[in-house]
Amino acid sequence: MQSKHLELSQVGIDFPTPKGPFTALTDVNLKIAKGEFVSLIGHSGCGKSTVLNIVAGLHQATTGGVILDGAEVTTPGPERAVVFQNHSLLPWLSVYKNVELAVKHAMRGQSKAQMREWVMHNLELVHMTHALDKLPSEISGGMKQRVGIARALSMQPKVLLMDEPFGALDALTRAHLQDALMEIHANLGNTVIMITHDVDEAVLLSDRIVMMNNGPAATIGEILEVDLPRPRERLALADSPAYNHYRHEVLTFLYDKQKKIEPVSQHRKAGSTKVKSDNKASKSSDAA
Ligand SMILES: Nc1ncnc2c1ncn2[C@@H]1O[C@H](COP(=O)(O)OP(=O)(O)OP(=O)(O)O)[C@@H](O)[C@H]1O
Repeated sequence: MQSKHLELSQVGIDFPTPKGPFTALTDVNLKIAKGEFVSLIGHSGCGKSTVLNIVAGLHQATTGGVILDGAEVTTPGPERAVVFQNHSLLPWLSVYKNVELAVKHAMRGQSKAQMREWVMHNLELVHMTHALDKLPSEISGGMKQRVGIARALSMQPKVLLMDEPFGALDALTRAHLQDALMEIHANLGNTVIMITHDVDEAVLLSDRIVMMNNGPAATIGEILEVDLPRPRERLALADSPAYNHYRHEVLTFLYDKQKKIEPVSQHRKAGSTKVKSDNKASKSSDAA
């Protein structure tokens, strides 16, 4: 893997609020190698989406910045495709046309036949060629996420940014999509940054897990290298001491931060902080 592919340096952001600037992030430093799969995990409101949005170019950092292959990120761009939790397909377009729309932008000047081939190729990657003419309202949530991933991949992004892409799915569908994502990542080698609240998902998919401290003025707390051989097989890993060690490390970090949320909430009641402290730990016993 090359170094310095994607670099966040001293990233901080202040959001304007009626009560004055709110510092959501401070001093976020992270170097990501080409092809690396990095997960961001941390309690609700710690700033994970804000980090992702800064890399996507949707937010501008107040301090520091992001460099991708030597160029500063200042605006959104097709080399950084985003997949959101709530599938953002255009409801009036079919599965095929939703992907075609992205391909039209990415492949300007190419023939219709080439474009069709590329649309089909990307829908094949996510196993969705059987539903080309269906509208988003006619397919399941998991299928919509598949199409969203195909659409993002069709832009041939250097970096795939995923904000809780499987958060709204049932466990079985989630597992299928995790497997599909591992296969795609193995074949295409995109750099991936994925936000998740699911500890097992983070360990299964990631090369590194970036664990964030609670906000306000959140930053990176610890980074865990997940040195498990690939391809990874979820059933085999369930009994693996190494897998369980990584899982335990992440849970310990999160439970430690969880303990620190309570004083923040009390502080908030006194009206002296603006931190969003609803935490999603209740989602599942092993979720942040
Ligand atoms: N546009 C904004 N204006 C003011 N504050 C904001 C804005 N966007 C985010 N924040 C605040 O910044 C902090 C980080 O928000 P962010 O959405 O990045 O957290 P998160 O870790 O992704 O949360 P979750 O896990 O709940 O999605 C929160 O306190 C949030 O209220």
